[in-house]
Amino acid sequence: MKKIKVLLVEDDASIGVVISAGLAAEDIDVEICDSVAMRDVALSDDEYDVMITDVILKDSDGIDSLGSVKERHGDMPIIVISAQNTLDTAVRASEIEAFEYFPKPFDLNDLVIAVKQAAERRQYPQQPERGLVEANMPMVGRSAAMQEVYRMVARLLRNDLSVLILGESGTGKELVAEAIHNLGQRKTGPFVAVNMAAIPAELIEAELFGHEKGAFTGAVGQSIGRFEQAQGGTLFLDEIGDMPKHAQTRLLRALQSGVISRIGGKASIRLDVRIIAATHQNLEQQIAAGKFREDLYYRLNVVPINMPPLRDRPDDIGLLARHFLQMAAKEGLPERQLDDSAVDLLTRMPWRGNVRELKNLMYRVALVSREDVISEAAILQSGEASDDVAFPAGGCSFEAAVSQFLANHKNRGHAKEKIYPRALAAFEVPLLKMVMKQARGNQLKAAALLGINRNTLRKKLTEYGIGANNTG
Ligand SMILES: Nc1ncnc2c1ncn2[C@@H]1O[C@H](COP(=O)(O)OP(=O)(O)OP(=O)(O)O)[C@@H](O)[C@H]1O
Repeated sequence: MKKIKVLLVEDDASIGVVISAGLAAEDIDVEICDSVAMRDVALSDDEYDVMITDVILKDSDGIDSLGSVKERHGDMPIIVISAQNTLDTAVRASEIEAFEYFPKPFDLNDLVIAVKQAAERRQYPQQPERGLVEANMPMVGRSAAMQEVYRMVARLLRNDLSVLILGESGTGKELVAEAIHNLGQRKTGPFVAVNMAAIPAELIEAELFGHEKGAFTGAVGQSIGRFEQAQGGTLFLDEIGDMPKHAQTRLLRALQSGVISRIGGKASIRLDVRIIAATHQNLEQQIAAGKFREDLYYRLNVVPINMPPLRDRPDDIGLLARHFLQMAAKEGLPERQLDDSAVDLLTRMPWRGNVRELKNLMYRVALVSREDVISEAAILQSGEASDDVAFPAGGCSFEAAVSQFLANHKNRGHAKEKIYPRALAAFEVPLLKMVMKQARGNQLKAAALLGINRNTLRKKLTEYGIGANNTG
């Protein structure tokens, strides 16, 4: 078989060396260029099976400058690698129909696999679909976990696959659904969101599928359901885990057949709707408990996206906090800055309500702060810093945690006699979580590690709402 030939456009010499060594080890030929100008010379001299390109190059932008390359070498697969790890870069990569997009740092093995697949695709090309998207990026965050989310979003823009977005409340599930719609090929159609938890069980079917006049008591006129409203666009089924079983059956039938009829109606209505569902619940547990249909789960879960909790991506917290202060200022609240002590405190908080909680806090602080530059003290005074002591993934000393706890309480003016029991509880929670994690969720082992009996441990876990899944 002919050797694969790769053109690598990368101006960071050390990365260039690592990638070419990795490819050479797989018997792949690599030519390295460190600028757009050199790339164009190489392409006019020779043919390549695959091109790997960085985005920010010393003379130009590796994506913006691709116009003539696409014209002349339209069938050469392009793999984009970038340290600009935003949704914007992922989407730009998708706009030029990049074969793959890898935010740095990435796993070299993944790149090698992608190069081989890309070379194969070149041999057996498929018709590419065109779909220009506007760069209008609503999502903030550069953590590795969010980059994975952006990559998934970018992959979903030129198809209509069903998506299931999983994650705790307030992690941005709806925002991701909107991004998939607004940046994707259905963006000129409607985006219709329905929250299953907000509609009484007996009304859900009528809400989704509509009804004819007189279909049931109270159906005084005809009503167009959400499915029909979403024709040509996207239907976002939020809190799908709360959908009652009877409605699940009807939903499954609709998804399987691609047609619906209004309640009490005879006509079949063909659907042209992309389905995105979301839930904070563990659907596998719901299935085991007989509350969720397994066949519906598989129908919805074609592509899962896992939204990381905010506490697992502390590096995003400062970025998001500043983003929300800017948003608040645009909406007429006073302009505020954050100092380092504030970012430090925010990074240590547990964020059970995730990004939504952070957003609310920043709006409130922007409103009530007496200073333009918000410090740790201003946040504590806003009364929102949690009782909990957070030991973030990066670690924080016991002393720092104790002073954070005491500072919280001083500023909140709690009666002195209440502080000690609160402190015990506040430190017991991270202790229990840590030990449970060490014991890999095994209560017997955790109890043995702590030298208490299992019932005592179990009582405490229940009291603090600590389960197998939130020991992080
Ligand atoms: N990465 C992000 N960048 C900017 N804003 C964000 C981000 N993630 C979430 N938000 C904002 O946080 C709030 C909560 O997000 P969203 O409603 O999408 O969460 P959710 O996971 O759907 O919550 P729920 O499960 O409670 O419905 C929204 O105002 C959203 O705009």
